[in-house]
Amino acid sequence: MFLSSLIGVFVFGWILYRLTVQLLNWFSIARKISKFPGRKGYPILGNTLEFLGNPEEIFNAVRENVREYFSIGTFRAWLFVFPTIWVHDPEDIEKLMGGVANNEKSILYNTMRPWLGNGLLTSSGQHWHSRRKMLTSTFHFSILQQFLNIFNRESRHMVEIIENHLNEETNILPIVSNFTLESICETSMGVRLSSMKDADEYRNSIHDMGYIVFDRITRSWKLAEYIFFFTRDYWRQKRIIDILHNFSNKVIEKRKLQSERYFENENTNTTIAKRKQVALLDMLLLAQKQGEDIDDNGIREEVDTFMFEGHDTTAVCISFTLLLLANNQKCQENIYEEILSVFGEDDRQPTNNDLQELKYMERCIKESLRLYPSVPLISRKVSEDIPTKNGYVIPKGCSAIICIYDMHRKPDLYPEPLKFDPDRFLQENCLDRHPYAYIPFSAGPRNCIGQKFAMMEVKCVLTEIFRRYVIQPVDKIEDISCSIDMVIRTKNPMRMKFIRR
Ligand code: HEM
Repeated sequence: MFLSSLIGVFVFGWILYRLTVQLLNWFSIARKISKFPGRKGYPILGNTLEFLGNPEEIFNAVRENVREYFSIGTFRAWLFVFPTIWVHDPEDIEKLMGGVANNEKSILYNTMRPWLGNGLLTSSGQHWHSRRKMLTSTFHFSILQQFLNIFNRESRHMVEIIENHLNEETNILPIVSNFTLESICETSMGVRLSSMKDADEYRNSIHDMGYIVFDRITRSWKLAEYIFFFTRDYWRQKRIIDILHNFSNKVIEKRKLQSERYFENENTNTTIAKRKQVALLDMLLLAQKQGEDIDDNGIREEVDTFMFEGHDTTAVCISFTLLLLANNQKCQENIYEEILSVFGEDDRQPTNNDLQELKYMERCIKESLRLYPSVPLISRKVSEDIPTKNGYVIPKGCSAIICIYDMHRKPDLYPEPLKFDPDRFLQENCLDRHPYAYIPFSAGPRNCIGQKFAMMEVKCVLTEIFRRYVIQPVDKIEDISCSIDMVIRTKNPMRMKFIRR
């Protein structure tokens, strides 16, 4: 009896101690971030109400906030009780992301953990480091080379769909999204989504999960797990995640059985290389077989992470590039000329060497990602005090939000920022630019592991489109209103007309 009371007192005391430490820490951060400029918030809710509304209103609210503090480079906002500093100056961003010190993701990424677990996007510390090392080899050039067949086949399939919409107003995003989802599913898991009977349920669940994640970030009281637990979305999320995990588990099990046969040979590397169609999943299974620190759960986390990071990001990049080129006929013609110079009249599918030569096209993609970076905001947990260029100190313990979209439109970094000008990315024009002034794929050690993959995929699809069609605009680019969920979007459908050359 005495012993159990003693344990009870000890446990209670320990909890009280932890709560006090956390509270004192919170007050200390609150005091420090109050020195930053920022709009006045409400008690407890902070600035949350400013970021409520439909996705277009939220997008605009963020813009208004950032513009107000453009010249300072940073400002503070309270998302419910969570302190955040928003950063849009390349020097400050470099301090944040240049090394490994702040490579832990902020509380906003907790919303993705139920689905992605401790996958590459959401993990931190040593776990992230060893996974990153392992996964970097799965994105090796020779593996990407194999994916080219898939990109080429799916690009051809996509233009067959466009053929059914010639000369009419076409909303491009759903067509492109299908293309990128098919491509990422086959390259990461080795299966054709369209051939699976539960494909629609899986596709819809990815979409629904994105909605819940975004909703939790904007209604930031739902970031607190103990509040989210009492919402309807918590239970909805549980059902969605069951569907997503069951799908990946099923595919992984099937692939594992097939792979056993390939692994029988001692020299598994050679066997993998000889395999007709390699998937990122095969590389992870091989790593597991070779004793790397990854179990079945870890493999699923990474496959889910590729599915999440690798389809919407690329789909909006392709769609915005088409929209911008529809509005810039001269650039479109330059791309066509370049395609002719590489392929002539030949309709053959691009090789990697061909893609390397499409340098003007690459500049157009880069300029499109400057104006419409697929991921307009990213975030980090700050692990050490960071002095900013303008004399403030971002305190350890708060979340930093990196405003990629707004930085890419700063006139001091990009004169006439709204003008679509691919030549900004000519080598000679990049020399004087700060290395952190252009970061559509993030930057530093935690940059996007899939950027070469993405560039290859985008170039394949643009080649197939522009060698066949001229794209005419339906809406002027200046009339397009953006909105946001997990990626940047447009308020209205992204309409354009495809005319056969
Ligand atoms: C145009 C296409 C893409 C863009 C603009 C893009 C952008 C980004 C950005 C901004 C990040 C940093 C995210 C953060 O810190 O929160 C990121 C990370 C990541 N991306 Fe991409 N991405 C693209 C395509 C892809 C593709 C195709 C894949 C996979 C095949 C991929 C896989 C990843 C992964 C796994 C991470 C996490 C890396 C880490 O934390 O170590 N991305 N991407």
